[in-house]
Amino acid sequence: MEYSIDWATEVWTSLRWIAIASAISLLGLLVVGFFIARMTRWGRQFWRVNGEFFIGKDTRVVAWAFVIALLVFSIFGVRMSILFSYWGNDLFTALQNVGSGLTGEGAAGRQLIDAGKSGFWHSMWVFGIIATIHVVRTLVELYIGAAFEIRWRRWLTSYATADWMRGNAFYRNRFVDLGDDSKDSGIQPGIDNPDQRIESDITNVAQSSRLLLFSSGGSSTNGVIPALVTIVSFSQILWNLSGPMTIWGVEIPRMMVWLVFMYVLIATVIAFWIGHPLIRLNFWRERLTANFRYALVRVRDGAENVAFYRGERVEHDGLMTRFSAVIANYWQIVFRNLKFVGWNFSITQLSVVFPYLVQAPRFFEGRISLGDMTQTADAFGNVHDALSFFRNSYDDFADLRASIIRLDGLEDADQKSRTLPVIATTDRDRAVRLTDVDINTPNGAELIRDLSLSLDPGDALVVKGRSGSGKTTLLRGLAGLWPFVDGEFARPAGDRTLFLSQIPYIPLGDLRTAVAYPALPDDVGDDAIRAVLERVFLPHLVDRLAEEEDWSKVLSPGEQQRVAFARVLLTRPDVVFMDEATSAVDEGLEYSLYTLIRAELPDTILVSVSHRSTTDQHHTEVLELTGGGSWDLRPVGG
Ligand SMILES: Nc1ncnc2c1ncn2[C@@H]1O[C@H](COP(=O)(O)OP(=O)(O)OP(=O)(O)O)[C@@H](O)[C@H]1O
Repeated sequence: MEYSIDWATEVWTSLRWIAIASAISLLGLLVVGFFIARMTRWGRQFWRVNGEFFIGKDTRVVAWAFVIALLVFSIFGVRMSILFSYWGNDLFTALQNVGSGLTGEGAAGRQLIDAGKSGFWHSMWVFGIIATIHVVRTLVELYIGAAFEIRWRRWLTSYATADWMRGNAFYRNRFVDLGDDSKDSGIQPGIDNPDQRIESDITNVAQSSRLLLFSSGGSSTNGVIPALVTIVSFSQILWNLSGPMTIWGVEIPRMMVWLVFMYVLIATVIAFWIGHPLIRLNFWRERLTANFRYALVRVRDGAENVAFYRGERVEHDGLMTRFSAVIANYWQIVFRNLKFVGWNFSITQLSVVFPYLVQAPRFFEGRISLGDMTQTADAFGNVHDALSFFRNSYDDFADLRASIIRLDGLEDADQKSRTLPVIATTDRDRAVRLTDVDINTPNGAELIRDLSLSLDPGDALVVKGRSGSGKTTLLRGLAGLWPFVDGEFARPAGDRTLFLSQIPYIPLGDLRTAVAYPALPDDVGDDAIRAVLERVFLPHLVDRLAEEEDWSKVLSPGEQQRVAFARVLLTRPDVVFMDEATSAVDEGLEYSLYTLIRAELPDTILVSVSHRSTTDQHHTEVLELTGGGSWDLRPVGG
């Protein structure tokens, strides 16, 4: 029996084919990718978020090695489908031979049966070999794909987190005006849910990009590259198998090829038209679910307060309002999907019988064999599936697109927040100088105007003023957080200047991490931590350093404020700014803590914000904010 291809030399033919197709595809990927990254909005956004992974010095070799490996394996997958299609042709031709032989006469009939039988067993052997290769190829591809995705995700998470942290962007991006994107987020005026962008959107970008570009193991038509290669190679097979067709008296050659392209093109245009709103709906799904989750976390964080207030009803209503928005959006997605899937599914169903309908007349006339007929259907199916990949995956593209928009939005907000004004800060040895410092509210109201002062080692300044006069905001401005500032600020560099906020921040983890913050516990050492806990009147905690608790919930506010003093003693800064650092302890303890600080760190410049007159005695000067931008600086007791 004559086989459809020469199986004996197929290894070399296939290897050459894979090499050539891979080279062409890589070139195509680079050229098309370059233009998409330059010309389209989503391409530019994608490149802005991910570009560094593919061109950065540390990652590019590994990244491109993975891309090339996945590309080669995707094309290898397409080659396997081609081999399966020829194998199918041989199998059915062999069976047809046996069938004809059984109905035939004499020696010719027996010859046909023998040829058919040997063809059948040959097909079984061929199948055994190519199926084994197919399984191994699929597993290796799965592994490479997962490894690539993990690396990409790890890199992107680290990159986006570092970008978010740089220049206090995670704080200052709340002041960035993002136009429409930030409206209605329901949480804060700046960027919404950065946590979710960093966690789930990054996962989605790494995963979907890989799955949409390359095959993912199994079917070879589920990625852009294998889809395109499949279209080209199976169109060629279809080309050879298809005959002319006469429509309205005009004979059109190779009609099957034109038919499949036309069929899918029309179906795709309509599918895109139906599916387009999914991009926006997916974008909103991410935002609304994140809002809902954030509201749940808020209740968890504020559990004690909510319980004291008996605020369950308000919380429940608030949660349900957010949840209703999630569900409303979900229904919109469901209805859109019903139309989208309904259309795609109908088109796919129709495509099952389409090639048989077209080829049947030629088969009935005996111009093609049963093998040719089934291979036509197979090739049509492959071209159809590959072409339809774009139409069927439109919702995945929409999902990816939404995640890219959200990640790009985060990067945009981070960058913009770094361009916001910050007080002109210079490094200076062991002294503090403020020159013409202005502090305003976001609405433009003046809190402090033209503040100039100078502090030398050992000086201590207490900042006073009525509530809302701008005491905390002054510290925010000096720490480089508040963007509505002007003036100059000179102070000792880096962590020689320490800012302590009103409510001490307690990180997750064990107690030693909480006390050593912002230093690492290993840099400080347990002995030093124990000693300092004794000195700030927390002796009952010295044996609990290794305990993992939510320490911000376990320690009382007064204990947390003592932890803040412990940090000052550990860090031994040249300057420390403290915002109502003793508001939660009694006056006796306040006296002891300040006395301790002055005794242990006599040269440290101390700036305290305080409402209490009892703190005055530990300071040398008073800065009183008197409202409307004016202020008064005088010695203590003056
Ligand atoms: N993010 C913000 N957006 C708008 N206004 C703000 C913002 N943060 C603070 N303000 C306003 O700036 C003013 C100064 O606030 P600030 O917290 O500095 O006051 P304070 O003197 O420290 O008050 P208190 O003694 O009550 O702690 C207040 O009127 C406050 O409402």
